[in-house]
Amino acid sequence: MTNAHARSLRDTLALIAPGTVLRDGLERILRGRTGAIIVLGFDETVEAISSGGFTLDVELSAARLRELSKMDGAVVIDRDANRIRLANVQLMPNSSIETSEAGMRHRTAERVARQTGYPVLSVSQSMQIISLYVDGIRHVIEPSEAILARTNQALAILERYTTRLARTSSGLDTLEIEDMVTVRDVATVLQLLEMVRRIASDIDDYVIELGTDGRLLALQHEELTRGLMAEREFLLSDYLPADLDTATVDARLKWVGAPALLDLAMVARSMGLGGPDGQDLDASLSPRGLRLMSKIPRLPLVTAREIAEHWGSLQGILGATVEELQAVDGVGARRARTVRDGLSRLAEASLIDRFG
Ligand SMILES: Nc1ncnc2c1ncn2[C@@H]1O[C@H](COP(=O)(O)OP(=O)(O)OP(=O)(O)O)[C@@H](O)[C@H]1O
Repeated sequence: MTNAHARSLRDTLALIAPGTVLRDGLERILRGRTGAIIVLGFDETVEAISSGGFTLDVELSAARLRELSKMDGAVVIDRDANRIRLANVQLMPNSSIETSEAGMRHRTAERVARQTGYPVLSVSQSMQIISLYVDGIRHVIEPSEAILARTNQALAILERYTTRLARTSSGLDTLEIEDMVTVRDVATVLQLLEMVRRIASDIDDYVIELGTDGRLLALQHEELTRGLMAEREFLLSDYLPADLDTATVDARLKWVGAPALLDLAMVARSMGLGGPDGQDLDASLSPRGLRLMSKIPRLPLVTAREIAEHWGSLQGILGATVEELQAVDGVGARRARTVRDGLSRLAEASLIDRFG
């Protein structure tokens, strides 16, 4: 059963992440070697399945949560985790609701979560484990050290991929300038961008779960992935066939599993390149020019877009004079020079890269 006020797993993890009052309370319960069952939401449904205990309306604090959990039964707090509403209550959820758990505490927690739609936490006294029941699943709240280790591992992989991506992307710059791009080159960059996006999304989840314990990792993560979404947008804007938009490519890639993502033809096909099955990886392509112009310092994106749209091909832009560039709406003498010099510098840099 769902409830309009229910929270997603992600939101709930943020609510109980290290650094929050609720997490502090849970840690105290664990340290005190008692158990607990805590409902994160209070409404008529919760009231109707609660029996005994007492009604409260006090601010949530870690110490209070710990004290109230010493008593038998469950504690109910409001959905924003600000106030404690019931304590010492026996929960009587519908016993026909399926539960895969053993032990009354966990069976009850799972059923209450399903029946009310609110997340329910249980702290097992015998196993010293915090479980969260939300969205129809059980999520074990791990100690920060375990999540930190996993995040560090993921960051190391992310770093390897971003380094490879930077190399491959600058290789594509050279090929673009020399007009030698093939489907394979473009698909390789998109493949790496997609891998990076997936690892980054895992790390996002870990960072939420880590709360204040993950601050430094969040900064490192931000630094590694900065600008990558823009890079992806420019790549797609340069190479997608006219009848395909970015959202369609995103939706297609979402369904590509990790092993299939290693297949370049699959990536090419998602972009509508390389023929109907994406197999023609050696077919030539010509970029529209936005991707390369986005690497010119101090060139506003709107101007780069105007120019790319006007010429429709990077080769056309590379061959344009300052005067011709000025003919584009919104491009004055200064901007035209910026583009000209910027492109010359990029061309020079890629030649040095190749022959220097
Ligand atoms: N329906 C319920 N409503 C509120 N609290 C409950 C309910 N069922 C169990 N509990 C709480 O859980 C405590 C432990 O119950 P029980 O030993 O049956 O569960 P358990 O799942 O084996 O627990 P644990 O894993 O903590 O050892 C009870 O003393 C009570 O405080």
